[in-house]
Amino acid sequence: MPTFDTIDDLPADSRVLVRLDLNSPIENGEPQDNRRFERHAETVRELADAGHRVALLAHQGRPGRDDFTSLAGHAEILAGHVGRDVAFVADTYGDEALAAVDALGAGEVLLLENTRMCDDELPEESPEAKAETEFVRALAPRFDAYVNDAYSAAHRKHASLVGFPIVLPAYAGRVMETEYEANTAIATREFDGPVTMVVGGTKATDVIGVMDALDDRVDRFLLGGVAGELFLRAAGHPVGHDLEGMDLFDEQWAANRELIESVLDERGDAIRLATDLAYEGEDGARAEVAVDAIDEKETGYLDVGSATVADYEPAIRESDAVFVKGALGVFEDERFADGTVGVLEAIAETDCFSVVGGGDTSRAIEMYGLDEDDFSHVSIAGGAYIRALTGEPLPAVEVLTAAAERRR
Ligand SMILES: Nc1ncnc2c1ncn2[C@@H]1O[C@H](COP(=O)(O)OP(=O)(O)OP(=O)(O)O)[C@@H](O)[C@H]1O
Ligand SMILES: O=C(O)[C@H](O)COP(=O)(O)O
Repeated sequence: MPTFDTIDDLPADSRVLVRLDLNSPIENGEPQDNRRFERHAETVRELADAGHRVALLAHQGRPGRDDFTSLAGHAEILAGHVGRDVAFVADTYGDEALAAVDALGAGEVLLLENTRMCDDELPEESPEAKAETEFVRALAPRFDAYVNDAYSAAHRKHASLVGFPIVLPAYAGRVMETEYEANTAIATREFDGPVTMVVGGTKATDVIGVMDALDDRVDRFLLGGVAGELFLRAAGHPVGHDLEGMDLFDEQWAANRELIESVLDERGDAIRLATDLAYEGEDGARAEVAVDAIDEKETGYLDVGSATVADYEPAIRESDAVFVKGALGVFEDERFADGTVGVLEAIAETDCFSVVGGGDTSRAIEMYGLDEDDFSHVSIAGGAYIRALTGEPLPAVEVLTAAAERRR
């Protein structure tokens, strides 16, 4: 269990600086509403309802990228979920920001500007070095406490994530608490029956690392997506054809070939590969082919086939725990959603402990009308989920733990 303190331990009437992760898809310059707003709103509402003065920090995109924008639109979306006004100031720690922070009344909420617009934020440095930045030195004295709710950014050593717990009493928000507990369950919980991991998506390098690291905790891996095709390739099938303009297979194959071959060699009995694959037929409709019948690498496959889904479903039904990382196909296109949705439906119908991770994959849940309550946990984290699964430490969690230990 985490050893950090939570907002249950926060002294009454605090001035709190709260780090959220509202990093979202941006369309036509506007942030798109998503699970992150809904989840963080619970922490913000709880703090405001308790009468604390609440200033929020968050980031969006990275300098130089199209999704690097102001947080003005984020404040509006968040306010809708919190059910209270969320004021916004286009400044992070300058005079305007400090004046707005000082003017906060009990139960009021203010969002400060994108942390990544400040030079002090991004360079990855030690928490002690970050605590010395002007960013932290300017804001910290205005607050009684710091709350980190940004589990999904906890793998970054940025000022707003690791600097404040060095100089302020620090607590975990509700999202931090629940994400931490569910995502580390694979390493920390004992399950009575088989533990299954569904592995797919496009980031094959990441998930193959997870498979390697979780070797002894997982009884069987069900593969699909790009990673699945790379394993099929290692098993001698000519699949993993990059469609024009895509570079998903050959590069990741070159980077991971040895690891894939050794994982397949050592854990082949635990790894289930697709027996059929789906592709776009000549008439534009979904078509399927048995993997054994593929003799040339010339078709881009976009989903696992129906025989594979029929093979994976019972494996899920008899599991005690199922962890999902990555989609089994291009589910955004209804023709290629069967693999991802079939597996999610099987998980939803059983009462196993289940965690669905990855921003893209979890989107399939609402797209196809599944009920989030049928899963134990739907994670809003990408990179941090991967690191939690591989047992890698998360710097922003470590500083919360250290801050709690200092107080004991
Ligand atoms: N065979 C395939 N070819 C191309 N894309 C695929 C294939 N199978 C799955 N995908 C894509 O994988 C994406 C999900 O993969 P990704 O690795 O990004 O996973 P995620 O864990 O959900 O996301 P993130 O880590 O970004 O939060 C989906 O958007 C889907 O379209
Ligand atoms: O959206 C995310 O996964 C986190 O906010 C981390 O964002 P980053 O990968 O740009 O640091």
